[in-house]
Amino acid sequence: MSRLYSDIFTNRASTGQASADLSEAHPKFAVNKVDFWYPGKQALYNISLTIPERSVVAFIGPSGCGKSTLLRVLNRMNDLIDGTRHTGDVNLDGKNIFAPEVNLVDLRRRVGMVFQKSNPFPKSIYENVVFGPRVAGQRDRARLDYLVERCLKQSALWNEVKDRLHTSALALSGGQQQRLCIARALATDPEVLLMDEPASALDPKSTNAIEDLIFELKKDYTIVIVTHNMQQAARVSDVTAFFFEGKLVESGLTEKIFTRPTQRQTEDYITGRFG
Ligand SMILES: Nc1ncnc2c1ncn2[C@@H]1O[C@H](COP(=O)(O)OP(=O)(O)OP(=O)(O)O)[C@@H](O)[C@H]1O
Repeated sequence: MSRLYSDIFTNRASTGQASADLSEAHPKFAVNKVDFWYPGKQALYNISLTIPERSVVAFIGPSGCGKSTLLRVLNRMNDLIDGTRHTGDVNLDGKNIFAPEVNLVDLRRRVGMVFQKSNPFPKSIYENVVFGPRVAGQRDRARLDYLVERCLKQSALWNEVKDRLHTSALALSGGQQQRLCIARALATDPEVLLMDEPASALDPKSTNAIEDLIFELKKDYTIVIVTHNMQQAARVSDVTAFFFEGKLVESGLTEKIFTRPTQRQTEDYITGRFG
């Protein structure tokens, strides 16, 4: 089994992209004994997991195992669905995100989200990037210009679009639209980026660009990515968490999970024997 992924880890080591030592890392998120229910259906069972600051954590597992649900717990997006409930705690920088005093707008500013299907607004590239800051009341043109340049550079899109900032975002390619959505998410100065299969609708070249970008972004941000692509999880993440039927089967450093998992279910999944 190790041969399937060992090339990826050898390559990461030789290009300086091996997983960071996270033993001393600050726990950005600490998920503690979380159960979660949709109306009439329990989707998560007793999940405990730490997400180290400035790392990339991959959630993997077969369809319906609860990956996206847990992702949406982290910025309370599930609150938008009627009749959901949970038990357990989720701490962000040591503070419970379910505490009554938590401001949801602020939580979602700190914990931004990028979706599977890129969803730019039918506006110009510029207006897409400044959307969040404008809603938050930012009117200073020079500040908005600065944000557009900074975020498009961070999302590795600047060179491709700098001469057409005021043209429609919908004219961009799928891969460019996804990088624009990342730029839009960065414009509100988040601390964490949640990415739900951000490259699953993209061709290999655009997927590559997103993976390189994730690697760059983790220098400044904490990233949680849901992916069905095992090789992608092995390429980009530091920590991998494997879920099955709403339970966390195993989590740990990505290289260990992919080369020496402790659970049979994990091994079966990453070697393609099920799922
Ligand atoms: N809005 C919802 N209402 C009711 N049940 C839901 C809702 N969203 C998800 N579920 C159920 O919760 C369980 C977990 O779904 P979730 O989307 O978190 O899984 P997933 O691992 O992300 O799946 P996939 O890989 O297919 O995206 C599934 O059984 C799903 O049917």
